[in-house]
Amino acid sequence: MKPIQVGLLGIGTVGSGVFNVLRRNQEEIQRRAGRGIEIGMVADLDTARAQSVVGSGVKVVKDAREVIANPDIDIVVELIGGYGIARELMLAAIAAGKHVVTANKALLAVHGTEIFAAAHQRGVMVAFEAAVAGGIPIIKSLREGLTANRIEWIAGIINGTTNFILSEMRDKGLDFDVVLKEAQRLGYAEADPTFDIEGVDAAHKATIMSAIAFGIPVQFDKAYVEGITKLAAQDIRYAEQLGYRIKLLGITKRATKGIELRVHPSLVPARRLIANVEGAMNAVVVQGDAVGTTLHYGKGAGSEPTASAVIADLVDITRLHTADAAHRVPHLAFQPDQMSSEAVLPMDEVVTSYYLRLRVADEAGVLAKVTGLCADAGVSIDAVLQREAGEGERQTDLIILTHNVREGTMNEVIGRMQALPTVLAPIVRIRKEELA
Ligand SMILES: NC(=O)C1=CN([C@@H]2O[C@H](COP(=O)(O)OP(=O)(O)OC[C@H]3O[C@@H](n4cnc5c(N)ncnc54)[C@H](O)[C@@H]3O)[C@@H](O)[C@H]2O)C=CC1
Ligand SMILES: N[C@@H](CC=O)C(=O)O
Ligand code: NA
Repeated sequence: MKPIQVGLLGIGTVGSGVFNVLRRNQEEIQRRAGRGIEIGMVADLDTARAQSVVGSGVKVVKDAREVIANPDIDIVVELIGGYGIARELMLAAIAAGKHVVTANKALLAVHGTEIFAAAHQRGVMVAFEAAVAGGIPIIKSLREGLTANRIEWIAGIINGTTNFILSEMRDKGLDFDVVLKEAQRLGYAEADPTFDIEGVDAAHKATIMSAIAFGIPVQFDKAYVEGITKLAAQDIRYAEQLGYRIKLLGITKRATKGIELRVHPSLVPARRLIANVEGAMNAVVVQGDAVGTTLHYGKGAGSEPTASAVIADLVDITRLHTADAAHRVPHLAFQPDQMSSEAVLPMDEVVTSYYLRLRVADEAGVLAKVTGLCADAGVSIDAVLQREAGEGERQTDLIILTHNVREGTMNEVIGRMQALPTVLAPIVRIRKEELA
């Protein structure tokens, strides 16, 4: 049988990985897919660079629409990125009856509802394993391997760039900007790295996982997003002293009144496996009612790890190419007419625990006032750490770990603490997840 024909839109970091891995493992992939998979045409704005990657045997064009219009192309792989031209091209490919594979989490988290509906209507597949946690097969695990479960929560380190920055800062004492540049050099960072460091990329991925786990539409606009740019090195140190690590987590959870969807730095007990995930590695913890806790670990970014996921999707589509659309695995795991309207919770309603760092005057009664405000509001304290003031120093740090409390209540208490004359600087607040 003639190899299935793939058209590649964008051959940068991930695209070149796809080309190289497909070529290197061609024979083995064909044995698994039951049919050859061939890149028949490539589009990239930089045609000279693209041609140098693929050699003279593959046609390279500048205009991606030429690939979509080619009747010989069965599957279009979108590896350009962004919400703009990528959306137009993906919708055009779907309209042309092509299956689509993408690594573009930004596009799916924001425009997924439109894209999946178009694909459903046209009877084609949109596959996106590479969009969440790169090479880790988390989409397949959630949608297929864990399908028996009522998913309770998912928490993950799902941005390699920020985890790499936090690890290098802690272990090597390097500056934020230096490590970010290195992450860019290694091909981990997004075209606009503020997406990484401000938590947006992780929120895109958490949004996609929340849809698959809970059968809700993708709703990036409802996600709470906080990155690592405001994290201070001293909080990383205090957290260590208290037996915790700080990680940027993407969390989605089934709560009593709705679905939590949030990304922010979190304290995680140092004894948990996920607290020890370092560098650009990703890890996703999934809690299902039947299976219990599962941990999915691997490379979440980079050329070939991401290509591994793109090619897995190509193999799936090749196998299913001729199957009846109604029997395919639904895009978001639940049948389109079975989606739930359960609401994503406003952040004030989220219940979690907190690390607070207060810069306080080193005088009698401060601790009592601060803990008194907690007690008045029913905020239960788990641990308190007060740094001994140095010789002649008139202020010090007071660290408080709380038990679970509503975020809205915590915010009110922080507001009251902040108003105390003995609290001398803005209070630092980091959420804390026990993950068990
Ligand atoms: N780099 C990584 O580790 C990962 C990236 N992703 C996602 O994969 C996608 C691609 O990322 P990278 O390969 O890192 O980006 P990249 O910037 O290395 O590659 C993008 C390529 O698209 C080309 N391009 C731009 N506009 C185009 C257009 N209109 N027509 C044709 N080609 C065009 C560029 O010339 C470039 O070669 C993004 O959606 C990204 O978020 C997902 C997981 C990991
Ligand atoms: N910029 C992303 C790339 C993979 O999705 C990351 O750092 O994780
Ligand atoms: Na993945």
